[in-house]
Amino acid sequence: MGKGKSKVVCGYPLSIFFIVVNEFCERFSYYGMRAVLVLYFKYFLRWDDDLATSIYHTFVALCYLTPILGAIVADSWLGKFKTIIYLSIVYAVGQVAMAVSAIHDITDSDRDGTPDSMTFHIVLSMVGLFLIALGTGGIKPCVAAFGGDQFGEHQDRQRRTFFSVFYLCINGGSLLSTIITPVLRAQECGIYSKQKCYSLAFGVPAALMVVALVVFIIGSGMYYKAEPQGNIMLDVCKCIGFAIKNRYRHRSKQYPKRQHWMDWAEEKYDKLLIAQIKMVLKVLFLYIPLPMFWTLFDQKGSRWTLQATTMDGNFGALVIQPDQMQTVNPILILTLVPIMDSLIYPLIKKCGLNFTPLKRMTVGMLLAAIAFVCAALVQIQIDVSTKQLLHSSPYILSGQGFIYFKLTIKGKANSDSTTVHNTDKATFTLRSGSQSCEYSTNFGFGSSYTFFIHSTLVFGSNCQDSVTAVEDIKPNSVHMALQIPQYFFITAGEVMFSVTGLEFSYSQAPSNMKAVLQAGWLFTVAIGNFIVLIVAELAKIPKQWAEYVLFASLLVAVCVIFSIMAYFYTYIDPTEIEAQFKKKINEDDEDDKSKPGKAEVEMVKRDSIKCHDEYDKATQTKM
Ligand SMILES: C[C@H](N)C(=O)N[C@@H](CCCCN)C(=O)O
Repeated sequence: MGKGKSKVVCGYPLSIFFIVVNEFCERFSYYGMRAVLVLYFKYFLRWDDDLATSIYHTFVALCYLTPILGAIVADSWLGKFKTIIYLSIVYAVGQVAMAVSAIHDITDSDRDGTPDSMTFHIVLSMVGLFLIALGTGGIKPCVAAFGGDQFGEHQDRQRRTFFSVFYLCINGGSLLSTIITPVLRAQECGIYSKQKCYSLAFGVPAALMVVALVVFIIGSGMYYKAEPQGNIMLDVCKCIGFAIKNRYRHRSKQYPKRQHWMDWAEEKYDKLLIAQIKMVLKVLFLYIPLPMFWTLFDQKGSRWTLQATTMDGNFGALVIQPDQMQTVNPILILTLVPIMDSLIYPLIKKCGLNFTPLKRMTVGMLLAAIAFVCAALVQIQIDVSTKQLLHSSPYILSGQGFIYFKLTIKGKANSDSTTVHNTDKATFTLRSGSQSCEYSTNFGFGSSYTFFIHSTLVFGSNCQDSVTAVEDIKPNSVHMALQIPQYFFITAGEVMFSVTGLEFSYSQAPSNMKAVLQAGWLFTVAIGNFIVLIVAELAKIPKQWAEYVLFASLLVAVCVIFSIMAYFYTYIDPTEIEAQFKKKINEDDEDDKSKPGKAEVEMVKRDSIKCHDEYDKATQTKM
């Protein structure tokens, strides 16, 4: 039985349907906006590549810092339900601000197609991004934990399936949006002049966020809404602070040691709270090496997309744009999660292997490192092909008798002006007054040509003979399909690391600190993104393949540390521990009534030992 007033369908509370649909729409909104963000910075706000990349990663990092705020608000004040509603409104306003900021006509008073007051667009989009980061980050720990809350204590299996379906919805939303928004962006729209339609590419995600909010509200009568349990974060900080202070005050050898340094808070704080903090600290300690995984993972949207711009995206009937390669990730997730859940994990279990969550996460890290080795190999291929092309640089035409123009062929993602959007034959019309003639030639991705038009050109005659195309840069010769192995490994790593980690965080958290641990988990993503900024700024490695190898090596080193830490981790059942503590407290109350006075002191000591024993008993399973 679920916990809310919701009907139960096939063993699942109906309320979770609204939660997963909400997540689908919200992730559509988030990833759809994010897919075109770098290009918006570059082509609309006219920032250079470095600034665009830095602001992009800062935004992503901010999105994963704000979950702490959301968790505090939810756990100590509003509860998860209200926090999700209020912050979703903030989020939707942010998305609308982004869409408005991308309407060039607003400040295009001279109607030449470019905004006249860039400050207006920059300020509005930064405000929009800030609100989005606040909204998406704020609700992130609440939605997953709120979903988990809908299940009863004996619904572990259903809860696990819920987290898998939840992850599928994240990726379903991400998949659709990363296909759709680049297409919307490539449309032309405007009142005075037609420009790339970033406003539509941001507008549709804004609409989806409103849908997410409405769906969540519709389910409101069915949810189990746990009451906020006070400012738990503050209590935790005070309790830890007191334990440290008290330990320091009693540092002399005359005071007997205690089992755990948190036990120095016993003079002032509830034993249950201390036990809960111990559980949280154990998991948080384990989180320390995790940011490195995200450092690699989140470079799909930056480094790998930039790598794709130097590759050939011609898949025959389909021409893939560099930013669209990111869709490989959600496609693989949607395929791999069911395969892992229904085939691989049960098979491993049948073989008698205990593939615990922490072992899965370790393997996930290794797979991500392999992905970066693949990326390095692809990069070497690209570098070799570029070198060869430079050496085979074509002849140069010079002298009188020519007029010339230059044309660069790039993927759609890079192109806003003089660009041909396909890799096939393109036709130009040369005009002089009412006379014209046509010239056609073949192009390839990434190539650059200078066209020399002979001054002897006679309109009406064959234009083809009067134009000479000189290839300055040959087309990209390394195919984008070569990125698929790196996407495969990073995604397989994600399934093992991220899907497992999400559930691990929930299962190991005490009942009143679930959102706190979710926020801690997401905080590792923020740190991971800051590491990208730091390494990119500080290391300044001239060879891209070497940077990929550096990241892969760092992750392997971190992975070794994590596996050692994981080996010493003991799994707990927070519900069982909490129940034992509560039972004991009740028994104490009963006993206290009958045995007043001196006996109390003895009893507290005994109870303390007994509680520790119970805690130890409940934490037996190792990695
Ligand atoms: C779309 C991606 N495969 C995914 O599942 N993302 C998750 C986890 C993201 C963690 C760091 N970027 C999501 O919740 O969006």
